[in-house]
Amino acid sequence: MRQYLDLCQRIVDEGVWVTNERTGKRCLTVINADLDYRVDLNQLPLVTTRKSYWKAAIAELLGYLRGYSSAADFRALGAPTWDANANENQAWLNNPHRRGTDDMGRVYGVQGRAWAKPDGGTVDQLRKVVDNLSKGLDDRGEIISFYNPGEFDYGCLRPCMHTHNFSLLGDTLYLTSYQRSCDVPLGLNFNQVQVFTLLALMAQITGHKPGIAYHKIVNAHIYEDQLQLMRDVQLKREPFASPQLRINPDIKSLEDLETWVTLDDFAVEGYQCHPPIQYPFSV
Ligand SMILES: Nc1nc(=O)c2c([nH]1)NC[C@@H]1CN(c3ccc(C(=O)N[C@@H](CCC(=O)O)C(=O)O)cc3)CN21
Ligand SMILES: O=c1ccn([C@H]2C[C@H](O)[C@@H](COP(=O)(O)O)O2)c(=O)[nH]1
Repeated sequence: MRQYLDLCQRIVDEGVWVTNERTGKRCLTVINADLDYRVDLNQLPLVTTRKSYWKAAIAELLGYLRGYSSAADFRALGAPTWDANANENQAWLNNPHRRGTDDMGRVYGVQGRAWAKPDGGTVDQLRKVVDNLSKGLDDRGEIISFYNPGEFDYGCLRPCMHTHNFSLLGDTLYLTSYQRSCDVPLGLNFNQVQVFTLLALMAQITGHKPGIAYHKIVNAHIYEDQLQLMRDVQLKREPFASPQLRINPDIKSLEDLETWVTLDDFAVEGYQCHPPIQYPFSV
């Protein structure tokens, strides 16, 4: 939590105003932030200085792992977070590749599970990484990349967290995740939980101990309409201790994640937080 608040404070103190063409808003921006999460100690980096909707964050992650491309599927899992990008963004609504209501196109999990090959086939990047790690193998390329510039036109948004790189050292699994663009008040609140949970889940299904998750962010910003709430409300609050994440130990494979797992298989213990803050969302 300290790392999160330090980054927020750094943006407030040192951020530079940048006008963003896509949203038409100005963002207070810093470049480069390195966060790390102690998955080995089960210190869940959940924001405590406002109420955090961690279930929606895990639902989003599950949807990515399943390769979902419809905001309706995300909603059904418990994450309404893609509704706006799928249905309210004019550029995407005008895009001839959009296949009707709720379609997100070839984003995130679609690339992770079905990256298109020139011969018409697909690559399941996640399956390969799970299979290798389960055999105790790290070929120094255990990478899942969602970043496919050849298909940006086929999706509603370019991936923000775009690469997850796993590493095995002995029986301990590490994760380094890369994010190109980060809405610190809203997105990062979710992304921290997702990076943590991704390492915890992958360690569990491949039979390893989780180590540390490293989260590397390039452009970290606060939108102009979020600044006052961050500076004058959230940053005035004292954080509470980190809670712990409990994952159903019966989750043992990628198939389990793809078929029966729901949000009931996750619990957060010891979460003490300040009251909610509703930050504006930019489409
Ligand atoms: N501008 C922007 N920021 C983002 O963080 C973001 C996008 N766009 N587009 C794609 C996804 C969607 N994500 C989202 C979308 C909405 C919330 C959100 O509204 N969160 C609220 C309430 C969540 C709930 O009730 O479940 C929050 O207070 O955290 C968070 C992340 C993260 N991403
Ligand atoms: O997981 C996510 C997804 C999105 N975001 C934020 C970062 C930006 O504010 C927008 C995306 O806009 P771009 O113009 O494509 O950069 O969404 C996030 O923080 N986390």
